Amino acid sequence: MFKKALQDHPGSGLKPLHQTDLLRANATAPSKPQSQPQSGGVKRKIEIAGSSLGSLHNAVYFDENDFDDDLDLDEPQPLIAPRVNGSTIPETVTYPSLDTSRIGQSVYGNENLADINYPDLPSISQEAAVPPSSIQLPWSSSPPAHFQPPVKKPRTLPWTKEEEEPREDKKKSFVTPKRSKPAEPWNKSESTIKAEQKELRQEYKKTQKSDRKPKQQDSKIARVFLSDEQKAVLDAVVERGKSMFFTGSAGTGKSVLMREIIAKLRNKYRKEPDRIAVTASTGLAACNIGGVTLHSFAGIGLGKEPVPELIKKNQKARNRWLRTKVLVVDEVSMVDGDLFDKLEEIARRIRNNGRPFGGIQLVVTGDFFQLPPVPDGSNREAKFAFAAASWTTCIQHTILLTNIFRQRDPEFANMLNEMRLGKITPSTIEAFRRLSRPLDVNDQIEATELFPTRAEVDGANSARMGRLSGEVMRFNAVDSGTIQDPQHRDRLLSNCMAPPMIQLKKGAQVMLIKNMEDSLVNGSIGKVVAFMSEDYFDSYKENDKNFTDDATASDDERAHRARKKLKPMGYKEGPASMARKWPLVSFLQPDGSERHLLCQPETWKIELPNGEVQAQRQQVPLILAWALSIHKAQGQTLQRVKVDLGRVFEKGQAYVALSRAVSQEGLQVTRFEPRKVMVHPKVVDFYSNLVSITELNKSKTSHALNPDDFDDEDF
Ligand SMILES: Nc1ncnc2c1ncn2[C@@H]1O[C@H](COP(=O)(O)OP(=O)(O)OP(=O)(O)O)[C@@H](O)[C@H]1O
Ligand SMILES: [Mg+2]
Repeated sequence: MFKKALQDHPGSGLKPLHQTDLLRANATAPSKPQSQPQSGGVKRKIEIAGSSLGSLHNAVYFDENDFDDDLDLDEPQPLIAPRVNGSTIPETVTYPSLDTSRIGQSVYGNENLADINYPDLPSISQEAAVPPSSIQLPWSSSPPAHFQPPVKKPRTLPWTKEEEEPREDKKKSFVTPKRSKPAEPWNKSESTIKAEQKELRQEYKKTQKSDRKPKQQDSKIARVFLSDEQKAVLDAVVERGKSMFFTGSAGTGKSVLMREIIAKLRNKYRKEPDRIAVTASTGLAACNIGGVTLHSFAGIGLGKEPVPELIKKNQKARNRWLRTKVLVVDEVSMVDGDLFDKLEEIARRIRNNGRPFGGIQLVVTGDFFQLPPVPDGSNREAKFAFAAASWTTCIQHTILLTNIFRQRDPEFANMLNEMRLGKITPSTIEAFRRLSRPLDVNDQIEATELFPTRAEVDGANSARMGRLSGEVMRFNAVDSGTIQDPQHRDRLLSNCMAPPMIQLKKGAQVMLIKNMEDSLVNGSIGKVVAFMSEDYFDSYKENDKNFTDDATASDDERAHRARKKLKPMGYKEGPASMARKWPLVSFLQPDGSERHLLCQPETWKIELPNGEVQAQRQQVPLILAWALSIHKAQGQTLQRVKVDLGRVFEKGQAYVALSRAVSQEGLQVTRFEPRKVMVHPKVVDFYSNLVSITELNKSKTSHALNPDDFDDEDF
């Protein structure tokens, strides 16, 4: 099957999968965990470039509610379907073959019916002998549905259904609007005709509106084909129910793979959605995958107390622990090791099951070379999750993804990899130093500057806003949900990228924080070029192509030009021009071209599996983007980035910041100093104990990785 996957996927760089782990986890002995994974073979020698700037920890930028106490959250399950940037085509699903040739055939006129032995029946009158074909025969045991004509619509995959069906219906409702039996035209009263015209106008308007805005979420997002190593992990998790940790450099597609795994798991457990708990270490990371924080899921508040107290703390969470079959944890590098052990014990105790994590399947991802756990205020050194006593017993397989997608330039990818490991060669140092020059761009989009602290980000963005002339437009979020306590709701919603209020001006540089279309995704950077109502936008878009393309024209000139053009076409200044105005943003595309989008409010939801929306925020999907915190940038892919390494103080920060860039051309680095590239020695140790599948294969008989490599007997 793996070989077939190789054939099917020629473009995926047919590199061997680097499966590392191969630690033999004792699936039934949770009480004897190992503190370090065993080495399975060849070790990489990695030098450490470190420095003790840890005293600056307290200033590290995190959203204050990232580790919130969410005692009332009833269910672990969130939100939005996990279809965001770069979602992938689900693998083909083969349904059992079905002989459809006879479905819906009339019970009469079918020669094969002669072969059927009917039961003895009471005689039927001549009149009743030829009923309409849709009438159920009195002696038939078939339900009426069997006499309906065949359903011509092809079967759709469950995860595409939700998105596709409503659109179809919408179109249909325009083509054939629901109406009572048409009267003869000459028989209609004037008011009936007027009502019909109004209905048609409304239908038309509705259709126009639905075409106007790119359908949000992932239906239009370019599908990504998983690489072979990604597919192997997907298969092991979804089909074989393995507990896995998959890791790899920045840009190796961990998040893309995780989204696909979640989609597949949700489909697998579609009848019992609360069997999957989707969580992440921070609120921001959780929001990005449509989940909740690990703390919220576990119902443990800050999790400082001993386990028995934590169990008592939130009885509502008991049910969640009991129901969960799969626990997904994203951005695990920021999960504290002691917390991991506590959760493991809580799971075992509540579920009264002695297996690791009480028998829950773990699906964990992250890169320990990126941001570490947040210090808890005590002087205790951060403890990584892999250092948890129960880590090796809970994680059956560790997979190292090696195919880097974000940086296509191998030279740049290699520079970043050296930085990740803290082993930077003189030529790489030189190459990074050469990147101190300003970026050579011929449009108005500047590089987004990444800072470690929130104060620096706010300062830089407000300074740039202050330099712009023009009216400030303020956009307040509309929050709602079943949670009535405003503080609790705010706490939940603080995990959204969308702020409660954003002020914008024409010329402001912004980042899109929702996936809209394949080239307008979370992370796209653009400039606000105007503010206008939806109707106005439609009218000018249709009639004046140059309206937004002329970069030299002032906004007033553009608006004036558009009005002049629209007037003869019947456009009237009226209520429409009084309507709410939204930011029109010109976004930079990866190919260098521009695209305009009228950014109207989008919705972020915290939704329970039963469909109850606990908290919801509607806001324009934009944040200011001259500057961004490294924390918020984690996980993003950015075309133009500027980083001042003189400011970074935390291990992993420099690597996270620089690895957001897709190319050297789009990266400016100032004050590059090798000592600023800090790597935690324990992380180096952990990764050096991982053995690639290539090395493993060399030591065993040579064979390509196949799904059987994940069978239990290997461990
Ligand atoms: N199989 C794939 N084919 C093509 N592009 C891919 C594939 N997987 C991921 N990508 C692209 O590579 C980029 C990085 O992917 P992703 O964000 O998932 O990486 P990551 O490992 O999570 O990185 P980070 O550690 O920085 O969060 C994205 O632009 C994504 O669309
Ligand atoms: Mg990621």
